[in-house]
Amino acid sequence: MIPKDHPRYKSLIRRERIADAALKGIVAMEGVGAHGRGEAFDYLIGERTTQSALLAEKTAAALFLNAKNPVISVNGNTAALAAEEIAKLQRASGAAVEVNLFHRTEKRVRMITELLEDAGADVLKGESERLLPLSHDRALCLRDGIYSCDLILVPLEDGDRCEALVNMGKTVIAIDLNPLSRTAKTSSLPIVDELSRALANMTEFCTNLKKDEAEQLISDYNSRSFLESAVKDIVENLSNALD
Ligand SMILES: Nc1ncnc2c1ncn2[C@@H]1O[C@H](COP(=O)(O)OP(=O)(O)OP(=O)(O)O)[C@@H](O)[C@H]1O
Ligand SMILES: CC(C)(COP(=O)(O)O)[C@@H](O)C(=O)O
Ligand code: BAL
Repeated sequence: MIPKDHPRYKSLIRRERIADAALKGIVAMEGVGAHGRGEAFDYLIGERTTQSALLAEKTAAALFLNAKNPVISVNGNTAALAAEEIAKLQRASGAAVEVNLFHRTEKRVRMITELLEDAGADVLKGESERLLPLSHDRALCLRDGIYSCDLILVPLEDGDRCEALVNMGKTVIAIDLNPLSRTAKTSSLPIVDELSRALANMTEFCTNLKKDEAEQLISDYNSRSFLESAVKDIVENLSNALD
């Protein structure tokens, strides 16, 4: 039982969700480690959405609304932490949702699909094919889903797949607390923020963004500037950390 007045309540609740989901097999054991890595970076950026990340989330919403076939790719950690937020973003953006896993088993795909549907998401189903040029199971996807989309959101992504999707000409939006990861560096638009915060902000922007502002955001954005701002925020936080 985590008391609501605990100073790290939100972080502890997320950790409990990951632990519970790992025990059920929804989160891969390796995903527990990835979660810890994310938490460390959240500490470094101050456990808040920075101004730069908020602009990236607004830009991501503009790209979603401008896309013809947007897809939200969901792995075990994302489902465990943010199934409801994924469902809300789907409703606000009109995107399809597809499960895509690094440590893939058909049982995990079924459990994660069920978790997302229970949260109100409409999840693509069908016969996955090895359609991406990758040597691991993230290559497996749906022909009418990830394979044919023009824009894909990849929270907590694998850098190999991110690079392959970009090379296929897709707009790849990453959510990754580590601005130094391969995913953050190779994505079309890196959102350096915590998953649940980022999804909630994107949903809000998808709902309220005006067309002319969306067009301006799409024409102005520069992916590297978001990484530079994230690193600058981390350096600033570290230099004041012991004050
Ligand atoms: N809740 C979260 N919100 C945002 N990012 C997260 C969260 N949990 C973990 N991450 C980040 O997700 C990434 C996914 O984990 P993974 O093990 O694939 O990292 P990686 O192998 O370093 O990434 P890459 O393959 O891009 O180099 C990590 O960079 C981690 O910091
Ligand atoms: C470890 C993890 C972040 C989660 O594993 P899974 O749910 O099997 O995709 C994985 O996606 C990765 O790319 O590193
Ligand atoms: N992203 C999958 C394995 C790793 O790069 O950590």
